[in-house]
Formats: sequence, C-alpha cells, structure tokens
Amino acid sequence: MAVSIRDLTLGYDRHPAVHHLDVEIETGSLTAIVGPNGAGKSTLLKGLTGELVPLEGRIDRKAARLAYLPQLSEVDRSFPITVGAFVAMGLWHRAGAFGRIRGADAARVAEALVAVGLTGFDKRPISALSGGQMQRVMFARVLLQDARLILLDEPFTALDTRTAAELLLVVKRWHGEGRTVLAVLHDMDAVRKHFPQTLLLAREKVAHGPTETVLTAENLFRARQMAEDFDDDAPVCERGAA
Ligand SMILES: Nc1ncnc2c1ncn2[C@@H]1O[C@H](COP(=O)(O)OP(=O)(O)OP(=O)(O)O)[C@@H](O)[C@H]1O
Repeated sequence: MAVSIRDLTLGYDRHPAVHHLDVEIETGSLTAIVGPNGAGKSTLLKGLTGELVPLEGRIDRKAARLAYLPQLSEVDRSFPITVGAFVAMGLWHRAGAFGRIRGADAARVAEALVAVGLTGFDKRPISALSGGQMQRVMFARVLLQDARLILLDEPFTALDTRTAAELLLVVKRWHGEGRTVLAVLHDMDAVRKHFPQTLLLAREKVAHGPTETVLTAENLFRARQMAEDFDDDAPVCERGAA
C-alpha cells in the first residue's frame, strides 16, 4: 500500500473540508481524484504533502519522497527565477537547499526540459512563459524529483490539446515505471479513458475503486447532492458530535 488514509479530517481554521476519509491507495496505481468544486480535492493533496496537519485521523505513506505539482494559479510566476533554476529545485534531494547545480545535474535539468518539449528554455525567466509552458516546466521539476509518490493538482487544466496529450504521456510513463500517481482532474472523459482508479470525493468519500464502477450516474448524482449541502461553517466534527 502506497498511502493509507484513516478517518482523516482536514480543514482550515478548524472548519472541515475533508471529512472522515478512509482510503487505501495501492502502490503503483494511477488514480484520479474527482468531485464537485469545493469537494476537498486540493485539500486532500495538501494533507498528503504534509502542508496541512490532520484535525483528526492519520495518513501513512510508504514513500519517503513525494513530488507535488500545485495548481498553476498557486505558483508565483512573477518571482525572478530562470526556468533552469526552477526545474533544478527538483534536485534538492541530491544537492541540498543551497547546493550548487553543476555537471551531471545540469545535464539532468537539460534532459528534463527536453522531455517536456522545452529544449533550450533554461535561461528564460519564468515570468516570460505562457501558462502551458509553465505547466511543462512544473512537470520537468517533478521529473527530476524522481519520487515514488506523485501528486498532481489539475495538471491539464487550461492546456491546449497537444500540450495536454504530451503531458499525459509523461504521467503514463510514471505509471509504467511503477510510481504511484494521484491526480485531481475535472475532465471525466479523460479520467474514464486514461485513469484506471478513481476516488470520487464530496468532502466525504462517495466511492473509490476501478473508474468504471466509481463514475456511475448514481454516484455522480450523489456527489452533486452532497455538494449542495456543503457547509463551510460546520463545526470541526459533525459526525463525532452526533
Ligand atoms: N486556504 C484556505 N483557507 C480557508 N478555506 C479554504 C482554503 N483552501 C480551501 N478552502 C475551503 O476548503 C473547501 C475545499 O476546498 P478545495 O480547494 O480542497 O476543493 P476542491 O475540491 O479542490 O475544489 P475545486 O474543484 O473548486 O478546485 C472549500 O470550501 C474551500 O473554500
């Protein structure tokens, strides 16, 4: 098991956004996390990275190192850093936070840029990139992290068809290499076509398992109904109080 989630409640200012979640993620699985807006999908990824500490329950993960691709909108693209330096951050596990990137590592950065179709972009400032190019740069950084557990938050949103298709191939390569991949997605057709496992979330788990058994009309209807009842002012643990 790559990730074991037990009775997990996550939230902000003690208001729960993910409620009493029990999920086991198999090692080497390729899982889509889907659900209505505000369902807690990004929150769950932040719990898995450790950015958010559980209000209740626990997360056990086998992999010591994970890679996380945040939503593009969360990345400060005005920060004065070159593409090469941004991608090289993926090598921190080798070089240390203040280590210098040189020799073989510089070659690795160049290779990662080639792999995402950005050959020769290393000296450009990230502020000069389009959204799709920036998304490719973030994929290159994940490539260098060489992590067994990879978390992707809306990796294909706002990309043109070609860029999305190319980055999907990168995700499939990670899956082929036996890495565990979890991706928050909104495009149900893409999920049905390319993601064998799905977790359908509406603050609580609606369903988890093989995609065709999860994305049924009945489950999607239930998730929508649960979304209508979302209460951002709910106390920290309604179920516990009941
Ligand atoms: N930093 C934050 N501070 C306070 N509340 C937050 C914060 N981030 C998210 N929330 C709230 O937590 C709930 C779940 O949000 P989350 O972003 O996890 O949902 P999501 O399923 O990823 O939604 P979307 O599909 O719209 O991206 C929402 O009610 C949201 O307003």
